[in-house]
Amino acid sequence: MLSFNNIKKSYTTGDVTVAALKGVSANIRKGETVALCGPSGSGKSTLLNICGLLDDQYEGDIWLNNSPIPKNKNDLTQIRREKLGFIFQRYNLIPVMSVLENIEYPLLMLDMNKRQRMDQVIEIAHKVGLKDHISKRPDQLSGGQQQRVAIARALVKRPEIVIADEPTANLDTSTANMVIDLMRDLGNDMGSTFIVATHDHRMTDRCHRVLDLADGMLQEVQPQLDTRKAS
Ligand SMILES: Nc1ncnc2c1ncn2[C@@H]1O[C@H](COP(=O)(O)OP(=O)(O)OP(=O)(O)O)[C@@H](O)[C@H]1O
Repeated sequence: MLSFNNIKKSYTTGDVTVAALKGVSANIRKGETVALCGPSGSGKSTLLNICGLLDDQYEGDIWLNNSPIPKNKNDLTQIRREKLGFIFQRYNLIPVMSVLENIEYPLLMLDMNKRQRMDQVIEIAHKVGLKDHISKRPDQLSGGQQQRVAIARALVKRPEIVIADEPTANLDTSTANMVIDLMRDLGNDMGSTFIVATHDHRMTDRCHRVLDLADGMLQEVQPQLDTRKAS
């Protein structure tokens, strides 16, 4: 579904060049939840930005549903709007908008009328357990509720791929577990593929696959849960 092949990316500052990705490849199947792990500076954000079509300055190719992803900004923006959703560590909700308006926001860029937008907003608000909170502002919600709004906002357009950057880093354990289960259930339900940069074992334990980045190179490791089951 999403394949990336021999991706390389360097950053140059003055005379110093850092090779952030040194040729990474993977095939990610539809509906998989994939954790992207690795120590600080190993290249997670760099790879997430490339997979999220936020960066077109790299070597190698990306394929989505067997079609090559073009490397020009207009095409990338279009594909991103239609097919990708994003979840961030700090939720990134718009403080002056209600829950309903925050969730609706990505749909405003698509060709949909108000009625169609509201149908999808209400459906996803219901699925994430927020239908009684849709008129509230983000600052009237707990951290876990705010992350659920962010998940609803990422999923409302039924994206093929959801890119998440440390989505549980600010949450306590029980809220984090709830958020992880919600992401996984919604992913299964809607067939969305999740690529999640995380240091959080609560998250990697629940993912289908774990890809580990070290010094710009990628290797697949067994999820902790499978290892425990096997032992
Ligand atoms: N804009 C930039 N300019 C120069 N170097 C950069 C830039 N962005 C990242 N780097 C370097 O590229 C390497 C990979 O960085 P990246 O942010 O992708 O790592 P990361 O695994 O996401 O780290 P963290 O977990 O700390 O966010 C690091 O050595 C970093 O210093």
